[in-house]
Amino acid sequence: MQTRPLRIGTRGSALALAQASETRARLMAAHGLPEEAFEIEVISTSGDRIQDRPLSEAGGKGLFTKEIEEAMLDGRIDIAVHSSKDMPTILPTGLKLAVFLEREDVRDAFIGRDVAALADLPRGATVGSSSLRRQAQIRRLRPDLKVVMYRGNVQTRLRKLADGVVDATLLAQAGLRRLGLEHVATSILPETDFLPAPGQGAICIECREDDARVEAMLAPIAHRDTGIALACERAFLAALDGSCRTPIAGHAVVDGNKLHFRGMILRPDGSEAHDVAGEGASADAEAIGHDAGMRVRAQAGAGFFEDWS
Ligand SMILES: NCc1[nH]cc(CCC(=O)O)c1CC(=O)O
Repeated sequence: MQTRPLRIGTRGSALALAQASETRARLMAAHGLPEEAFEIEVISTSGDRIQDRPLSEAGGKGLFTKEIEEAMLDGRIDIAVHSSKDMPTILPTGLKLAVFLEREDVRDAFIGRDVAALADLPRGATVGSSSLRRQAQIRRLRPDLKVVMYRGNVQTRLRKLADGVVDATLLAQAGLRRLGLEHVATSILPETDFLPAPGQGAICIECREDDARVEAMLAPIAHRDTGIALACERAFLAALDGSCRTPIAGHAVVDGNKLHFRGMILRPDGSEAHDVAGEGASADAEAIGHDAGMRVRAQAGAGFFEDWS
């Protein structure tokens, strides 16, 4: 049935390549196809080239997807594999998120050099993170710590930690697992105390809106509950405008036909946080997320978004 290889676009980081390989393996298994039926195409993005400033200042999430999406619109690749967490809520015209793969661990991992857990860090210890959400959550829980910017790929961050540049860092346990590095976590932050980013741990696949052949190929590897949870979490983000300067956390859990959602927005300095919960039928996932976003927005008040952006 297949005439030419399906071209899979991805960034070149170790994590991105692991996710592209996992997608290929799932497609091979679902369709009984050999590896030659797929081509993994590595595409460098603007986000990969910015190392000197916070991404939220350089233009945010779209930086990691622009060149890959252009390749898809030009027909140079057929699908793109992404971390859902890094995807903007609005996609370029002509593209869509077709499927979400079964979610990995949604939680954040704590990696301490001398201590195992966040609570054990001595006063004034330094924690490195480049995520606005994690920075704000750490400051909220431990206002005494020093939180510093921390960029680079996972290997670079682990080396800087070993070298004493920071005393601890936080990374998604899902990413560590996909890299075979889950053992580096010295503890795991329960998602109830340390709410993850919307989309964390879930791989998504983007394709052209009018590409029925590709969509039919992707359908068997879609994970229903992950797709439902992500519809809710992404609607929450969208209701908050997806401003990449607002620390936003959110997590939906699907339990059969029911869905439970929790969300939170914080001030970057951790001095203020607003949380929200929602539940209802899985079929209403998007409305539950949107409604939670509108409620937490109202709760925080307009000043919350204007004071520091
Ligand atoms: N922003 C980078 C990014 N995008 C996705 C992951 C991890 C994997 C995932 O959440 O699916 C990471 C690294 C991290 O947060 O530690």
